[in-house]
Amino acid sequence: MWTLSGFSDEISPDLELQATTATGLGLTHIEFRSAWNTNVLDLDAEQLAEAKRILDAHGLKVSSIGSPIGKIFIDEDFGPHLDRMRHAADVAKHFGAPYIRVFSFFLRPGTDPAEVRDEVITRMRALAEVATEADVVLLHENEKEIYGDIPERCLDIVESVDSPNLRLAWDSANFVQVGVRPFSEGYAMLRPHLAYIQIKDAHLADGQVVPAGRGDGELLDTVRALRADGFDGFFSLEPHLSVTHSLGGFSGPELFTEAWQAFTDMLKAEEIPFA
Ligand SMILES: O=C(O)c1ccc(O)c(O)c1
Repeated sequence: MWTLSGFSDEISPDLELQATTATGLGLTHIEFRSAWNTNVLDLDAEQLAEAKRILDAHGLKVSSIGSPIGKIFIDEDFGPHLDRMRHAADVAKHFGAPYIRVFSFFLRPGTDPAEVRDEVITRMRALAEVATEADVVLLHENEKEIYGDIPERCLDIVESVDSPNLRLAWDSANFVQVGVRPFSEGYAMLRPHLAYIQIKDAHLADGQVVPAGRGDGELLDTVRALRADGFDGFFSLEPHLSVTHSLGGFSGPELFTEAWQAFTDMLKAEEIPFA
């Protein structure tokens, strides 16, 4: 059974409204990125307890911590970031989340990815070791302006680190925004390592983010192939329909609902059951 989740902070900064909107759409899980305009890794102990209380009251589980780990420049100090990774593992435990979404470090403009490749792999391996100790699984999300932006570099990371605690999240829109046709150019290569799918689409011509199926993200081909080869995991709505920035996006309840509608219409047309 495919399970829907979503970046509910795109609904509202108010966690109570995030939860009521998510459950109103039938979601059983959210991907926790922020609440009360505070990143999930910056919530204090009291806020974390309150967040857990709200989610429990609505019967919502956390599919993944939508962390910003790996969204620092590759030449920035790694020590404090590794401590933040340890905190992320504690936060995942707190919410009972099986996954933590991470990135593979911003490159300074003009940097040849090959120059920083070894440092990226060293750091990703260190992050994966923290995950192994904490018994959580990291999901590397492909993203613009980081090392792992195109399928070949995502594959390099996951194969080089070679840990069961580092797998891949797939973001079609982010691939489109770096000029990649996700299904045609990335699916076969990355499928063995895919554990989690972000639902976001975009136009190749200008990178504009659009609801699932309306852009060049080849979502329909991807969905059909995932069903055909037995994928069984989370699909996380990340609409980015109103505002988008380097650490997230915003949609509001109506546009979040529109994104949910577009994707669930696709699943229904394909007769794919989901929860
Ligand atoms: O959660 C984030 O940090 C984030 C920001 C921008 C994106 O395009 C994205 O996919 C994720």
